Amino acid sequence: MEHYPILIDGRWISTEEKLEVKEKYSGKTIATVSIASEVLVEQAVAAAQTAYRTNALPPYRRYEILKRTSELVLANKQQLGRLIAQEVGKTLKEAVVEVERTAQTLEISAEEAKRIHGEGIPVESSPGAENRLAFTIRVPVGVVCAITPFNVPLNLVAHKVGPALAAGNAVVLKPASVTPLIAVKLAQLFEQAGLPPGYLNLVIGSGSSVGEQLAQDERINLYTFTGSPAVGKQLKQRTGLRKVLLELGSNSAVIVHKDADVELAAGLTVGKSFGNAGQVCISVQRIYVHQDIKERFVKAFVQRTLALRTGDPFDPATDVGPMISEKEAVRAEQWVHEALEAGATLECGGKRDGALFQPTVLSHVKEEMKVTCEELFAPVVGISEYTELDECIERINLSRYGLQAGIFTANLSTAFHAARRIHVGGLIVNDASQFRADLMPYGGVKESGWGKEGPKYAIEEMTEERIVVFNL
Ligand SMILES: NC(=O)C1=CN([C@@H]2O[C@H](COP(=O)(O)OP(=O)(O)OC[C@H]3O[C@@H](n4cnc5c(N)ncnc54)[C@H](OP(=O)(O)O)[C@@H]3O)[C@@H](O)[C@H]2O)C=CC1
Ligand SMILES: O=C(O)[C@H](O)COP(=O)(O)O
Repeated sequence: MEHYPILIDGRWISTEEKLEVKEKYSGKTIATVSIASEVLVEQAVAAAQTAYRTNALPPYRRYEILKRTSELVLANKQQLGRLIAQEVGKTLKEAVVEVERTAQTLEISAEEAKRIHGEGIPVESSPGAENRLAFTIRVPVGVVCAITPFNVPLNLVAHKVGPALAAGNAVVLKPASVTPLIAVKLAQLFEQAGLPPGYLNLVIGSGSSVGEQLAQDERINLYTFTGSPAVGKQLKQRTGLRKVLLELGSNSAVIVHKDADVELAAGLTVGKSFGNAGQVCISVQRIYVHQDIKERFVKAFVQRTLALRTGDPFDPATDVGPMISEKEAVRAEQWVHEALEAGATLECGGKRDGALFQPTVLSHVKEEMKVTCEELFAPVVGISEYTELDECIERINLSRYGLQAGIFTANLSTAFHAARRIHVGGLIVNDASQFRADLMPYGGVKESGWGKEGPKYAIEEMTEERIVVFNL
């Protein structure tokens, strides 16, 4: 069985303590991976600090390395896609798209490495400062710690490591314990692309040991975290005054207004409700349909949902693979049962077989049900109706979360009204909440987090602005 080592200061290290990684569909162990001891985690941070302090890479070199890594990712598309499909359980089709998007994220990061700049500041216009000249420069923060989740284990790593390196930082990466293999592969490609030792260090181990140790290491200047709100909050508490970027959960909403194209709305929303078995932070969870079109919409939505096939991620006919674990599928099933007991209607789905959970549509859901107010992270959607748009927006804004939302409407003023009123990081008009182009600013408000991703915006977060004033 293949063994995956960890990477510290350019050395690939195999440790005594190992973690078994399972294929999520079959449950078979597919590889083992080395767990980093406390001493090795300490060395990883030291290596990043030394690399950053002693061996500054010029922007053009960062561009070359990131661009080359992007090319290598594409050249290995099928192999990387297969590994993602195995360790996450998402379909091979979805996994290959993730690899293609990773190449994009790295390429955009490469380009942005050449565009980091400050601005001239007209201090001479202040009385008494007539003979001064000033400008700002952006400098790397230093050591960046990236902690990533299981659901998008390659592209979300690229969204952290790409901008961090582009900005001139050194990185310590800790991927999710259930999906660590693809991160090892990416680190190998960075090495192949010429990244010098110490710039990317990869440590694997549980959040409660390796994650906690990293959170308390004062040599780390910035944390970039994607994961659950509970862990995000804990990380923020542990890290004091140091900078923390948080991409957390959500229960994304979509409005289908009375003037919407119902078929278009149903078609696009189904695709974005059940992808990766609903385990996407901007996956559609709540659909608010205007009462005038509710019946038509539910019919069209359910019809399309029933056409989806659940099963083996490697079967080209499969649309929805297993969830990350049976435990998570059981949780989703319980939440669905609770909703049904509290008065929701099961339109389709609701059945579970191990970690496989059938795409499920509920109607007549209420705001206080877990399937509505908590983050579901499962292939389950709840539909409710509204009469007045403002009342619907108020209901959406009741959520603790605010990552992205969608609205289907034929009216520009309605779309603008929603864009101003819905409290989220992004509003998608005439598409569902789950739209992300890798270059756009991406991130939430409220308990969905703090700070933006998208290479240009992440680089701003991962650099410090410094003013330089000349007395001429
Ligand atoms: N806003 C966004 O862009 C996205 C948000 N998410 C959110 O991520 C969640 C699902 O991912 P999941 O992996 O289950 O999330 P978790 O929060 O459980 O884990 C995320 C990462 O944090 C680590 N971790 C766990 N505990 C600690 C700790 N005490 N200190 C430091 N690190 C720790 C985990 O390690 P280990 O695996 O070892 O436990 C893992 O690497 C959902 O809530 C989802 O919405 C997902 C994708 C995108
Ligand atoms: O954070 C996530 O879950 C994803 O980045 C957002 O969704 P997508 O990458 O699948 O578009």
